[in-house]
Amino acid sequence: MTDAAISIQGLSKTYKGGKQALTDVSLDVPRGSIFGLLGPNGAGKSTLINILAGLVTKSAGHAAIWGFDIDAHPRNAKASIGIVPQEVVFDPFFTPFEMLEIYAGLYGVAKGQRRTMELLRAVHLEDKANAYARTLSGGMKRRLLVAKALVHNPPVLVLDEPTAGVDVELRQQLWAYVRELNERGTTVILTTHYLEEAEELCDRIAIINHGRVVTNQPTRQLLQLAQEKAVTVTVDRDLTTLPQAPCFERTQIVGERSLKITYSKDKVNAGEVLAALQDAGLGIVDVSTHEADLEDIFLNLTREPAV
Ligand SMILES: Nc1ncnc2c1ncn2[C@@H]1O[C@H](COP(=O)(O)OP(=O)(O)OP(=O)(O)O)[C@@H](O)[C@H]1O
Repeated sequence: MTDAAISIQGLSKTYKGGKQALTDVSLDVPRGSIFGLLGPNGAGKSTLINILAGLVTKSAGHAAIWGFDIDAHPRNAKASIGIVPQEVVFDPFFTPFEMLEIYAGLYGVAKGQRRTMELLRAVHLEDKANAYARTLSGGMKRRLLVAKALVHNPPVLVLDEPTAGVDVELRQQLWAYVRELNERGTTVILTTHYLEEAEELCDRIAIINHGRVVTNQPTRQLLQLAQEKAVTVTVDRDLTTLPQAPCFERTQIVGERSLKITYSKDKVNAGEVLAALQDAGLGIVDVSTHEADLEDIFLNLTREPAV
């Protein structure tokens, strides 16, 4: 038994019809963290979240939420997680107040323990408590979904693509609230396509692609990969072998007379890389440099074709 907020081991899912959406996924979400689950469209993020939510049945593997195995203790597992879904769907004739009360009731939260007004205040909807849901703006509806996911005070909150179609101001408000919740002890899992978003908020990032985990590491460590810089050099002769030097991290022939050399910008600079090339006997005709950013790392890690 781990003390992770969420512990997933060997999780696989094959849908009816044969689509394998997850293959042998194992990962732990540390308690108290803001954990980013990243991946391109169709990577398997929603499948993973839906298995945790009890909406999709897994084909193999184990998962536990707050220490409760989802098979052995499904009620406790469900009570430990709140999910803010991608889709905004509401009954338009309920007010935000009524909606939160109904959900609290469904989760078995006793009347005296409900925090309906507190939650509405937290998501800046107290003045809309008694308005029909259909009169709320898109942003307000999204904030109401966050409140709805929190009615049973779960230790783990999952935000599934929370900022799709959300404007900058609302996004900042949402993030401020997510940070506040996290500081008060809630573990947060955020699924997104956007590295920038994950980079800003998450202390750890896992990337999945074609249903497999391709990386899972602290954000700081992942960002270090962005320390890589590349220089593309055109030289004065045809290249038959790759030149070597200790300061080259990787070398790749990209044309008859051009080479791409990747180096770590915290160890050497472009001048030293070019000097090493000249030492190897190559005359330099042209040079261009390229800075790797997180988007490149993401592409590199997710470029593997499906198997
Ligand atoms: N009910 C289903 N039946 C069959 N295949 C499905 C079903 N749900 C999802 N899939 C397939 O499983 C794969 C993973 O889908 P999933 O929705 O988990 O990806 P995702 O990472 O959440 O994508 P997105 O970011 O677009 O929401 C996709 O190829 C998808 O088409």
